[in-house]
Amino acid sequence: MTEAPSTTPKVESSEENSSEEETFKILVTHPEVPQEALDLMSRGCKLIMCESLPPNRTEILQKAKGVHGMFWGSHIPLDKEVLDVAGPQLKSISTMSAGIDYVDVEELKKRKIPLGHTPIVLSDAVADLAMGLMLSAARRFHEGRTKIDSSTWENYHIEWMWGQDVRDSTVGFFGFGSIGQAIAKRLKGFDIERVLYTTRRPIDKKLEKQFNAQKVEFHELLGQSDFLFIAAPLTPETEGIFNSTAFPKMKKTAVLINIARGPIVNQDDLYTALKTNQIFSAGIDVMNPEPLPANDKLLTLPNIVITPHIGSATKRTRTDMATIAAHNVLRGLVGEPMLSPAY
Ligand SMILES: O=C(O)[C@H](O)CO
Repeated sequence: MTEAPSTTPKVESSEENSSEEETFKILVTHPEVPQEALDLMSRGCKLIMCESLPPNRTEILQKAKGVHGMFWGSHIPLDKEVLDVAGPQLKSISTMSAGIDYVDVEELKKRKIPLGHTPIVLSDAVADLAMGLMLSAARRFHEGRTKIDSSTWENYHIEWMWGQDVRDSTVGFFGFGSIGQAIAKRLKGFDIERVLYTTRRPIDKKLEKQFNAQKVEFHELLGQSDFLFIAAPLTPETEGIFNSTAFPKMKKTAVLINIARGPIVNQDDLYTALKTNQIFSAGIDVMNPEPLPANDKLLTLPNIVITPHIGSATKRTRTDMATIAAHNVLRGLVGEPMLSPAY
């Protein structure tokens, strides 16, 4: 999976009779890229490191001029302005993320610049987090903690803090790619009843069989899911699709989990749905905006569990993502197919 390009990256010198071989310059837009990836790229290439934390667009624009490759290590928009500043010699870019909603893909395609990204390798880590969010939202972990903090632990009531059972439930997936399937794999141990899903692209019949999964229409997914995972990319079609029209179609006992992108959910409508018990609870790792301000009204609700976009945040996963992104950039520089091309 992580083979280096077959050719050592070298720029063809533009000056006639130049005795010195120029090396490719790669802009690394994040100062904390794991060393393994930096070591790979610095063999034969010159790295132009950005130093700001959080990563900063101004610094990126200052350093982008004349680079041949970009290791895009943050979710800062990668757009026409960046490409114009870099110049026409730019020939290879990779993000260190699965989602590429912050990249102007059409502009890159127009300029014939290959783009790499890092899906698959993070699916297990994100699926682990999704399971945590599912269980903690279903069994009210956050609310339970606030009961302890406020000395309102009242378990002498038989009906106190009742949650939702996972066993025998119908689990829905809005998006059933690598992350959705990794979640479904984990759910096999939970004795669920069935899996429903919607996707843009049809999935292999063998996979459907493996997960006992059935493709349905969006309204059926909403109406029948006890647990509904959002695991789809953010696109113009998915933006805001979980809104005041969708929530009333869900079960009042439903638990919604979002590990994809915040703007797929209309957050004001989610607030209302939770506040008025249109759905039981939610567990979200992604929101809009990020970082979520500490005074956001979502944080006042007892029935939502929120984590700060940490789906892929383990040492092993982030290191693997960085390594794959580095290989993508290096391969793009020498005109070889990337390990995980975005198109
Ligand atoms: O898209 C992704 O890979 C995650 O959101 C982490 O960046």
